[in-house]
Amino acid sequence: MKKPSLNLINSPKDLKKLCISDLKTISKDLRQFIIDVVATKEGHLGASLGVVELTIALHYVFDTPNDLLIWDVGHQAYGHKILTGRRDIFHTNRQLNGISGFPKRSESEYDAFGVGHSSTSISAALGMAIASKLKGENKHHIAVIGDASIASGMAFEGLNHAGVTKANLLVILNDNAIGIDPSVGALKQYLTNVKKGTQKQDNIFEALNFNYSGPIDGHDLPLLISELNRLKSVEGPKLLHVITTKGKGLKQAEENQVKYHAPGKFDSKTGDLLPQKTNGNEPPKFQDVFGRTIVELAKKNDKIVGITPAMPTGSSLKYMMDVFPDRAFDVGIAEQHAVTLSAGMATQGFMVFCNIYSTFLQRAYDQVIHDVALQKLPVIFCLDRAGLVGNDGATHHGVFDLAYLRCIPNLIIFAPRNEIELRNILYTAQLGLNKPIAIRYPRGRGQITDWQQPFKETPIGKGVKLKSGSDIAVLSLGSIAQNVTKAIDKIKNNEKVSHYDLRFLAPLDENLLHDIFLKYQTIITIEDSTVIGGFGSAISEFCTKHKYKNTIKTLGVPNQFIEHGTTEELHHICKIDSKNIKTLLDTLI
Ligand SMILES: Cc1ncc(C[n+]2csc(CCOP(=O)(O)OP(=O)(O)O)c2C)c(N)n1
Ligand SMILES: CC(=O)[C@@H](O)[C@H](O)COP(=O)(O)O
Ligand SMILES: [Mg+2]
Repeated sequence: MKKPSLNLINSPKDLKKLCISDLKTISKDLRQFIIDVVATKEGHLGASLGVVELTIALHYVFDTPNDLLIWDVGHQAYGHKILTGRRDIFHTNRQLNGISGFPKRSESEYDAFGVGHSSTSISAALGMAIASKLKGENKHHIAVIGDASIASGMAFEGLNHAGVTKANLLVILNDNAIGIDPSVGALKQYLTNVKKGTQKQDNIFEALNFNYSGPIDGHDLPLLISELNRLKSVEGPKLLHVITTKGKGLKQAEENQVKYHAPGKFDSKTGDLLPQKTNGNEPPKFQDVFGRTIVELAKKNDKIVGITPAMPTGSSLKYMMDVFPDRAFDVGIAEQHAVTLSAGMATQGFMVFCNIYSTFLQRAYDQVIHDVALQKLPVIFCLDRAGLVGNDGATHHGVFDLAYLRCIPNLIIFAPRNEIELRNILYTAQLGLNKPIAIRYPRGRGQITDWQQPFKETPIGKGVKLKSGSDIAVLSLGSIAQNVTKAIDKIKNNEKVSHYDLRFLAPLDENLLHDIFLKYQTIITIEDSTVIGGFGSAISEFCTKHKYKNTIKTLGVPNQFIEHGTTEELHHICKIDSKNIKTLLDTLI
């Protein structure tokens, strides 16, 4: 008999040949394999380490891919990828042209549903279960969902529907008591009480007609296997509650679960984070400018409150939560609620800074329109991670916001070019605008180190000229201006090129635009968002409306989903990097 080894597992069929003690060896190997790759290639760590045993048990007991297995969010599915034929390419995870960091239908038949945004798994698995019934197919449908993701409205909607069906649906609640940041809310308290055995009220899942079992130790492989086998013959919707430790098997990841959610590079032996390459004088992240400025403003203005749906660390609202715990709220993965909660507070005279990643605001589109803009409530939306975010890929790029927000009446849309502009617009917004504003800024560092300048009010709807030239006008919006500046600096005849930062997509600076359209025959627009419907479209519409005949070239994210890679690589692919901009300008001069 060959020694069991992860190297021999090319599909779940190979797992099924092993006995349970061999599976324990595989779980050790799998954990180490994930640690070794993520230590150098980066990505999400803690969540996958926590579900190693669960992943093995699921593929051991169920007949995947015939049985349909859905991972909620999917950041915990590295073990699943490795066991389902992607071990040898796992080192390409999240890299350009490599495999995706999330399950993806086009990548593998084992990835039953594409994920990335949370709390979709129950609805998708229920949909599949109902479809199987209609087709007369006998298969299992399994949704694995975390304790933070199950608290989202969409997950509740799925549970609520499933509970009145006879669907063959198994929901596995992977309860590690944390999301990216510690889980929040009454459901978290309920789950804690269930674990401690102090829960007095009825079981919430049983009340929703689910067959509930657990909580069980999610690191006990034999127990998981026997429980999953038992559940195979239980009819209708069922929920298995498993308790796991996020980061299991790597001491630092267990002890510092927030940091090790996605830790960057680390030493795979010791678990220690590798020091960042730094010259000690880097410009700050836009996120830190947001976090530190809002604290500074909140000290003077007691009407300021902050809201984040489950991203306090990522957005840096954490700074305000630490200083003003009563005025800064993490509401959990609840984007829709976050927006309408903000609207409610705004009706009562509060200055609400609602910080949501651009991609996740897609969840709350109706709330932005119906609850905020229609009532002209002056909520201040801070749209973090706008533009191409890099290695998280297509599910996470914040490239649709300009298009989906521009058509909403009453909404001011601003994109700061740098940290000082972000700081000043935050200041301006809390002085009191009579309408809502969306402020979009990218992931990561800006360019200005001495950003803590005295506040200056930003005139609403005013663009600026950054460079004068004679023939061509380049119009950019927000931080992508950097790429334009770099390109212009490298051009020989750069006296022919002007550069304007419009700053506001709404209201557009029409006076400035008239000047530009009258002065330059050729106009180039550039944005780090989809060219359809966004900034370039707005400028083209202005041109048509005023019957100008200028030549307009719109640069931006093309009308296709952009996959993962570094932000620089993706800018290059979309031809909005400085090199491509320079090449274009060279051909036009
Ligand atoms: C709609 C949406 N909002 C926010 C996020 C960001 N996000 C990714 S993972 C995560 C926490 C998930 O926690 P949990 O479900 O408990 O899974 P765990 O990481 O603990 O395994 C969050 C907030 C997301 N992916 N989708
Ligand atoms: C899985 C998920 O949605 C988050 O973990 C996301 O990857 C966070 O992105 P940032 O690293 O940009 O905060
Ligand atoms: Mg969790």
